[in-house]
Amino acid sequence: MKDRQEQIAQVIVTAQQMREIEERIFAAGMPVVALMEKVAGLITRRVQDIYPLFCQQENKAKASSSSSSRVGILTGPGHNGGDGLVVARELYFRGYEVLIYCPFSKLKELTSQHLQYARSLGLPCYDSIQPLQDCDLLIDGLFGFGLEKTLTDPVATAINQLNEWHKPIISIDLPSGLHTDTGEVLGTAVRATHTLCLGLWKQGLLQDQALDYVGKAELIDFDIPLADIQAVLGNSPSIKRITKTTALSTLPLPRPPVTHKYKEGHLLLICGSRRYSGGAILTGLGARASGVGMLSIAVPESLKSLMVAQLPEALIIGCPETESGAIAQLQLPPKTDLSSFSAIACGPGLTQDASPILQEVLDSTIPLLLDADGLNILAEMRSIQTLQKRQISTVLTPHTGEFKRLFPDIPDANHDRVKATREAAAQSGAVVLLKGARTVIANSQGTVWINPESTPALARGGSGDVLTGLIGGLLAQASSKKISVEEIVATGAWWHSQAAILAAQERTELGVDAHTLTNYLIAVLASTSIGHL
Ligand SMILES: NC(=O)C1=CN([C@@H]2O[C@H](COP(=O)(O)OP(=O)(O)OC[C@H]3O[C@@H](n4cnc5c(N)ncnc54)[C@H](O)[C@@H]3O)[C@@H](O)[C@H]2O)[C@H](O)CC1
Ligand SMILES: [K+]
Repeated sequence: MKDRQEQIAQVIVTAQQMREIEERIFAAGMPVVALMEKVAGLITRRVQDIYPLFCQQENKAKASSSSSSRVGILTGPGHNGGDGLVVARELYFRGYEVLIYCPFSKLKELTSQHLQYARSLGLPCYDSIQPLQDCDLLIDGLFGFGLEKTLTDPVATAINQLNEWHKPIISIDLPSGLHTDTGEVLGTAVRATHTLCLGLWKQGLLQDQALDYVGKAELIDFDIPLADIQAVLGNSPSIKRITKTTALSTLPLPRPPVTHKYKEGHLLLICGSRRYSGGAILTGLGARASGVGMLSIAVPESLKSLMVAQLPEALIIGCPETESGAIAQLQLPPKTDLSSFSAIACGPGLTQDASPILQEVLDSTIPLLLDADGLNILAEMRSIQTLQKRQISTVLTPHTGEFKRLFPDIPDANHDRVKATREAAAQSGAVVLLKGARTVIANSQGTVWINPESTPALARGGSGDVLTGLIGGLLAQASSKKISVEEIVATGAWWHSQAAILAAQERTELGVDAHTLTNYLIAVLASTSIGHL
């Protein structure tokens, strides 16, 4: 069971893929009506778990804040509406008071039959939303993955009205109004408290622009045969949801009983300037947390003593600096050159005055991560195509602004972040990590990973520097451990956000400064099973 659960948890589908999977199930003989009954039965049980019946005759004090007795069912014209009506019927039989809102006259056959039966049971059905205003809970069965176009009135106005009520809303499959694949709001959308995603994770639920509407998302597994999923998606789905299992499985843990510091990777960080010395420290702390065996940090000479004090275990390399206090040239210790390291991470705090060093870094023959000013200098050099010539992995970790400067011809990365990141990876030949509330990673073969959980606590200066150091350290370890670069990048993104989530739980979302975050990187691992391997 665990294995199935894990496999399902990693899959992300588009509306078209979900349709094809469901068509295989029906073609194999599963009646549509039976599947709807099964699915809606699972939804009903979850609704009762989340919002147990508040029985009027019982002592009011017993009712928890999430108890409910009067439930409003928002019913659409398709099978999402059909799901909602089956839930309506079942909640009614379990003692809930149920009201139905359905502004549509033309319904799919199955949906129409369920509405007819609900009416025969005496459930009131309204074509205006007003009568549902004093419900304790709303269940959104307006639209699921069949939504095709922008919502219009009357349903659009009704959604805007019910959103103003700030009531608990459970959305079936997707919050109605969200584009299934991009998460874009098509006119308007239900602001759900919970989203019960049916069968497989819909891509739109994992997009930044959807997050204000999705609420707490969970998957309702309705036993889709793995064979049907593989038949439609192929053996390695092109879009994967990063899970704890996949992330932990790519960490360089456990370590072999016999090893030494040079076998655990040697990372060279190139970062910092007199103006941004903090970025160098945070990047170094992120790298330290990765467990990398050896850490060298090239900074302008004037930062050397500060860095030694902050990171005594690192080899600090003081480089000649420009007037403005940026690295003027890389001056490595005698008998070493860039190929002496197992990975390079370059960029945080550099300022663009350090631009002369970038070509040398790009010409290196080891895995390279570019972030922050490393990306801005690359954008200035207009040399995305030169990355294609690199024979070894390059990782780019832009936020949206840096992305736009690097890939000016890729349309608005906020609209479809998956498509934009995939396109950037194809153009550059690099592994591209586009930071966001749902960070997206893509490789040049078109495979995409989405990090499904994060926290707004990360929206502060320095978080990105920590990520650079962490992923740089993992890259340095990965090369000797035959772990794919993109998977180690996905793991770094997952690790970074999980540390922030734990920190926010313990210190609130205001309490996760970048330095604190570096302390939670190890804490969060220690709190998982792997920490005790
Ligand atoms: N396929 C199944 O048996 C199961 C599906 N599940 C649920 O059903 C929906 C998908 O059902 P579908 O009927 O394909 O689409 P929707 O319910 O999302 O309904 C959309 C419906 O409305 C029409 N429409 C599209 N856009 C608009 C618009 N802007 N304004 C008005 N009307 C619009 C369109 O023609 C469709 O007919 C899925 O999400 C699940 O909830 C079951 O759970 C499993 C079995
Ligand atoms: K819905």
